[in-house]
Amino acid sequence: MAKLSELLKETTTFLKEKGIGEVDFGLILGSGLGELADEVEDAIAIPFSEVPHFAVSTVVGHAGKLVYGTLSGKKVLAMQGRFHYYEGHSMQKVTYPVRVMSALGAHSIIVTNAAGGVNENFIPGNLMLITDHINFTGDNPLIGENEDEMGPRFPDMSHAYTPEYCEVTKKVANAQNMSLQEGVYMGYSGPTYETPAEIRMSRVMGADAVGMSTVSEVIVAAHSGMKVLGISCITNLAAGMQSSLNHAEVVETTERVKAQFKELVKATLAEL
Ligand SMILES: O=P(O)(O)O[C@@H]1C[C@H](O)[C@@H](CO)O1
Ligand code: HPA
Repeated sequence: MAKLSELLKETTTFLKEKGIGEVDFGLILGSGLGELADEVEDAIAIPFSEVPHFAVSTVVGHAGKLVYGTLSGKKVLAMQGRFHYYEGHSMQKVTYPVRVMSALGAHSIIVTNAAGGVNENFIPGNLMLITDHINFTGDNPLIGENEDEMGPRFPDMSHAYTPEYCEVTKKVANAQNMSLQEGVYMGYSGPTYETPAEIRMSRVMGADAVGMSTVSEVIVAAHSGMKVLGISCITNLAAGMQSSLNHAEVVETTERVKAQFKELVKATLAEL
């Protein structure tokens, strides 16, 4: 099997030929949240399907494009949509874009997602600053041989969600009179939504929100030495807390709060 560093060389050479230069921040835009990439200035957009060694995104609300350019004065490489483990991709494939962002020079990523609210104080439409996560997917993208030039064998996850970035985001939300919840994101594999019993367990375990992405991306970001800001859009109450769950509601809620979400990310990015 080809080494990760060799695959990355092919991908970054392709992207540089397309005009992609230095990157400061990688952005991963979750279900229904991809519109932020439409605000990138001097944009170069490339469908995932054209990028060597990228998977293809199959989920409604995920446009499946890489967008490079300037946002809030920073050079960004945004993923309009992401890959999920439940689509049948390996964790390594799901997180490959984070490796690419790092290889292009990104020192930080901003990850966003749609998530179900477990915390009883949350309501659909809330934005939640992710302060920590629980990897409940049953897998880990770092399983396998460690390429030491990519990062350490045993990465420290004590401060995976960069505390200074959390502070800046809270200050920005406050200055804009925007309500911002905070809490722990618990990542399941999906694609089933959780059962009510799993949600009761998640609450006891310390989760404030549940979702089907993000944890593997953040593990690879930590492995690569990147700083991380994570924001969830609470699109629904978790299983057992409302009558039923569906993806149409998830996308509808992101539609309703996208203006506020975009404002928070742009204003925070300007301060990072
Ligand atoms: O990509 P994210 O985590 O934003 O999307 C969530 C998880 C599933 O893909 C989908 C379920 O409705 O939304
Ligand atoms: N569970 C898992 N993933 C989700 C949810 C949920 O309730 N809502 C949006 N993504």
